[in-house]
Amino acid sequence: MNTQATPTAIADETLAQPTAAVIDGKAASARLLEEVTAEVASLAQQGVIPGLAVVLVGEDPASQVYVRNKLKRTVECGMQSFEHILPSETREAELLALVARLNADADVHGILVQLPLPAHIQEDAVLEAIDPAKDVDGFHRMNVGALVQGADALAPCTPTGCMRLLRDTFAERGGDLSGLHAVIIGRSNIVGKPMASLLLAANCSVTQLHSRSQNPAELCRQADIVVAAVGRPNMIGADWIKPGAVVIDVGINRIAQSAEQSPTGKARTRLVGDVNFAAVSKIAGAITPVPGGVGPMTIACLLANTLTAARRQSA
Ligand SMILES: Nc1nc(=O)c2c([nH]1)NC[C@@H]1CN(c3ccc(C(=O)N[C@@H](CCC(=O)O)C(=O)O)cc3)C=[N+]21
Repeated sequence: MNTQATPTAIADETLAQPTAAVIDGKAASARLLEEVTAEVASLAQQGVIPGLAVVLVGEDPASQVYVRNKLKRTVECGMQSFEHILPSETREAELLALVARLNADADVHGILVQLPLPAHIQEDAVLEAIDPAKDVDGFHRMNVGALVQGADALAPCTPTGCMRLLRDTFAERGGDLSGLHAVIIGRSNIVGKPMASLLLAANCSVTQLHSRSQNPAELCRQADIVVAAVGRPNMIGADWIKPGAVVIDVGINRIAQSAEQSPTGKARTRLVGDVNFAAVSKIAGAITPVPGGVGPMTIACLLANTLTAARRQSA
């Protein structure tokens, strides 16, 4: 902002504008996918085509959209994709039998079972049945333990994507994450907890906030880095953010959109994050948008994990 030549002349205008840099997750994911594509091509010359199996149980429309996007990107990268869409009444035993077949299939290097599963299926039984070497989600206990210990493991895709965005953002400013205070809002197994392990490995001081935390906004205001992963639309307001902090918004919330707001003029839904973007972008140093932030990075990291798994299995 101090690069502005005539600050006095534009003061009123800049007050109304977002001051934060908007972190472009689409561009970052395109760069990562380009790297993955090149490496898939070189692995293919050795006769190995990385294969990703995606298993979806039930007909949840949002899940179907993610699965379709994953398949599209998988093929674009030159990988093989194996799609298994099972009815919502599928028995746990049938799903476990499918996982066992995928574990034994040498053409399948990565297995993703889309969560959440229907209530009658025990999620951990399924996750623990996946061969840890093929667990590209990083949800198996073996990989969770390795991550906590700082060992080389397949790490969950969304937190890995957040780390890439953070590293790029600080690298652009000529720095790194070491010694910075990171506040994570949320303690889920798929985002909050692995995020803490990754930030710690990057030498951050890590604070984890959750639904029982006292004075969360006050604690969050001490953060250089904020990672919001709660699943509550627009929960994080400007009063949670220290000026200049880097804000990563993991939330993907579908909320009703009135007909007037909709580009098509029809009442529909729109995606918003856990962070109130309009308010926070006036105070943060950098912020990810929703959509176009963390989401695309998740898919790119899934394919990067699949490449890693394929390399290890064919070494
Ligand atoms: N075993 C498992 N692993 C997962 O990684 C997993 C899962 N289950 N269950 C569901 C969630 C959700 N998820 C998303 C990935 C990409 C976008 C994404 O690319 N979103 C786009 C927009 C998509 C849209 O417009 O709907 C964006 O944020 O720009 C979103 C959501 C992975 N998940």
